[in-house]
Amino acid sequence: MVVDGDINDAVLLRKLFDVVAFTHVMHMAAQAGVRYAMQNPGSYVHSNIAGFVTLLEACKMANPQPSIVWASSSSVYGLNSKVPFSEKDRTDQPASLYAATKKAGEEIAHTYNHIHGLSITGLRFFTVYGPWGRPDMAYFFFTKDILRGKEIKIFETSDHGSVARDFTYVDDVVKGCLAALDTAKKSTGSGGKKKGAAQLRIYNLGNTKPVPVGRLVSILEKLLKVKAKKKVIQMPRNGDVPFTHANITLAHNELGYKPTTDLEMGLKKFVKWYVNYYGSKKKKSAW
Ligand SMILES: O=C(O)[C@H]1O[C@H](OP(=O)(O)OP(=O)(O)OC[C@H]2O[C@@H](n3ccc(=O)[nH]c3=O)[C@H](O)[C@@H]2O)[C@H](O)[C@@H](O)[C@H]1O
Repeated sequence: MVVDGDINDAVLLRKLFDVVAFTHVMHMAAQAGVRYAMQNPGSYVHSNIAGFVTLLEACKMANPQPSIVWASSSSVYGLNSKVPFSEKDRTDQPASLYAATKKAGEEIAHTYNHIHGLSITGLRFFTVYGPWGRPDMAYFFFTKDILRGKEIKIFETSDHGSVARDFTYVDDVVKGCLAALDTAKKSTGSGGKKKGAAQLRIYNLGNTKPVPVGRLVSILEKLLKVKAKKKVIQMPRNGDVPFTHANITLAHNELGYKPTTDLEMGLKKFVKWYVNYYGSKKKKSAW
C-alpha cells in the first residue's frame, strides 16, 4: 500500500484497513521542505504529526497489523556537528520546525512500537533529487530560474564558507526503501494489543558525498549550457543547516544499500527529464 497526500481522514483509513489486509505500509505522506515551515507551521503539525498518528492508529487496529516503513529526514541531525552523521548521533537540536516534526515522528514511532507491537522502520532521507522531484527544492527551482535568466541566490555560512548537502539520487533511495520493506519483520500485535517485542529501525539513506551548493549550480550551468545569474548571500536563519553528510554503514550492512549515482550523473538525468517535461528552455514551466 502506498499512502500519499493528506492522511488525516481517520475514518477512511480505518475502512481501507478493514477491506484490505495490508502486510506492509510505505508512508511517504508529509509536509516537506525546511524553509516553508516559517510560513505555514500548522501544515507540518497537521501532516507530519497528526497525520502520522492517524495512520499508526489505523495500523494498530488492523488485523493483521502491517509493517510500516516511513520517511524521516536528515534534518533531524539539526545542529549536530559530528560528521558523517550516524544514526547514533544526537538528534535533539532541530534547526527547523520541519526537523522537529520529523523527530517527533521518530519518537511517536517508538511509542507505537513499544505499546502496540508495530514493526516500524524510519528512513532518514538526505536531500533526495531527480526526475519528478519537488519544485520547491533548490536544484529544481535553480534549473527553472537559470533557464529563465532569473537571479538565483546561493547561500553561504556567516564566515563565507560554502553550504553543502549530501544530495541523494531518487533511484538509489528507492532501492533503500524496497530493501527496508523486504527486510521488515512482521508486527506482533493484533486488534490494538501487543503480543511481543517488534522490530524498530532507523537508517540513513544518503549518498555519503556532500557537495557545496555552488558546485551544484556549476553542474547545472554545464548541463543547461546557460550561465546562471548568481548572487551569494548569507544563509537566512529560516531553518537551514550548513551541511549534511550521511554515514550509511548501518543501511549498507543491514539493507545492502549502496548508492551508485553521483551528483553529476543524477543531475544529467534530472535535466533530461526537466527539458523533456517542460519543453525547451525558452518556454515557461508551470512552476
Ligand atoms: O534531507 C533533508 O532532510 C531535507 O532535504 C531537503 O532540504 P534541503 O537540503 O534544505 O534541500 P533544498 O531546499 O533543495 O536546499 C538544498 C541546498 O540549497 C541551499 N539553497 C536553498 C535555496 C536557495 O535559494 N539557495 C540555496 O543556496 C540550501 O541551503 C541547501 O543547502 C528537503 O527539501 C527536505 O524536505 C528534507 O527532506
